Amino acid sequence: MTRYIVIGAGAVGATLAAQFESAGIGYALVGRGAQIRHIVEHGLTYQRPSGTRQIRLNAFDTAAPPALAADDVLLLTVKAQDAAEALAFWAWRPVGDAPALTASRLPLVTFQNGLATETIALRTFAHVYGASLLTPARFTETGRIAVAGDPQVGVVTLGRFPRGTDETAERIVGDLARADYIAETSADVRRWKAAKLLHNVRNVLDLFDGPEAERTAFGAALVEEAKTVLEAAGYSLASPSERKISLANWRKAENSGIEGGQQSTWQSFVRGASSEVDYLNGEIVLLGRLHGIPTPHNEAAQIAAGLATRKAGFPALLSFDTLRSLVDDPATLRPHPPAGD
Ligand SMILES: NC(=O)C1=CN([C@@H]2O[C@H](COP(=O)(O)OP(=O)(O)OC[C@H]3O[C@@H](n4cnc5c(N)ncnc54)[C@H](OP(=O)(O)O)[C@@H]3O)[C@@H](O)[C@H]2O)C=CC1
Ligand SMILES: CC(C)(CO)C(=O)C(=O)O
Repeated sequence: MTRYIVIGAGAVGATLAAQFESAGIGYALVGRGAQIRHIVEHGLTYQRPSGTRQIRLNAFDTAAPPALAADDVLLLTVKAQDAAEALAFWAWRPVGDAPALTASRLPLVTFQNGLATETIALRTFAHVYGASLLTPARFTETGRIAVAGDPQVGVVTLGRFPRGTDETAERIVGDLARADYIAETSADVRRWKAAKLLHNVRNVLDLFDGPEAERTAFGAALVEEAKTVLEAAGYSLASPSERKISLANWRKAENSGIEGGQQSTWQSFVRGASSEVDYLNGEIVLLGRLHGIPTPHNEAAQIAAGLATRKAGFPALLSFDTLRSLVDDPATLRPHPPAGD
């Protein structure tokens, strides 16, 4: 029987573990630091629109991980900036008693926002499945996760990377559905990940305070640049109308532990954890540089967020003026020559 090894005990990983626990699906949650120590000792405080429960989870500290078995599937739920380190930790761990079987031969599912993790994973893992995940999940307090997806936890689109689907993908999607996710396979998951990035380039705006009109205009500029470079890079973006499953009855519940403006990027800043912005807006900047397309708004957002990570704590939202002055500063942001020039 499949057992899911969930790597990372934050908003996405602890939620998966709690859902597997409730659905009777085999899993082991492997995390680090104060969060996993708390979960091991006290369980997880798990807030859903239907109520808050204290759940005991099958949890392990990365310092003493569970032994792997041939039927295991790895679910990577660390942030993109932590993926390389986590993958290196797991790739060459032995599986069962087989002399040459290592974790790198087990299926690995990458839940990260952005486009970078799958390529990093494919260097060591032979069977990489990309997952595009929509879920309003919040982790800002040790030992507590709130998930506002209602009635299901979230929406997962999953397929082999770089393309295709297979029985393993179907099996994982089936288990996710049993665990109360709306889940479907896609033979071209990169298109879903690229389309989701159009949303996630706006996550950074949760760090800034300013007039709504300014936020809307800046957000539109971030998305426009993202569309331009993704198309230049050859991505055709998936459209919601391509879904095989309906999201008509799925929503983010009100008053369920997550306010507007508290998406995953904001959560990391509030926790004082490292920032994923280099893999969201930074992905757009990278593609712009590769294809000779200026991306001043994404670059400004990346710089402002990068500077904020250097300060201790995140006591207050940043000012939009910082962003505007960075966009207008020709010394910081110069158009890049087309690739090959
Ligand atoms: N939160 C959300 O609502 C959504 C998030 N996503 C995406 O899902 C991914 C995961 O995000 P999210 O769950 O919010 O992130 P979190 O920061 O909440 O959780 C990640 C956890 O992984 C831990 N971690 C980091 N490296 C390792 C490692 N090597 N071994 C074990 N644990 C490790 C982190 O520890 P530490 O505390 O020390 O940093 C943290 O506890 C991101 O790419 C995000 O963009 C997608 C959709 C929604
Ligand atoms: C789905 C969404 C937008 C949830 O807030 C997300 O991807 C994030 O928080 O990064």
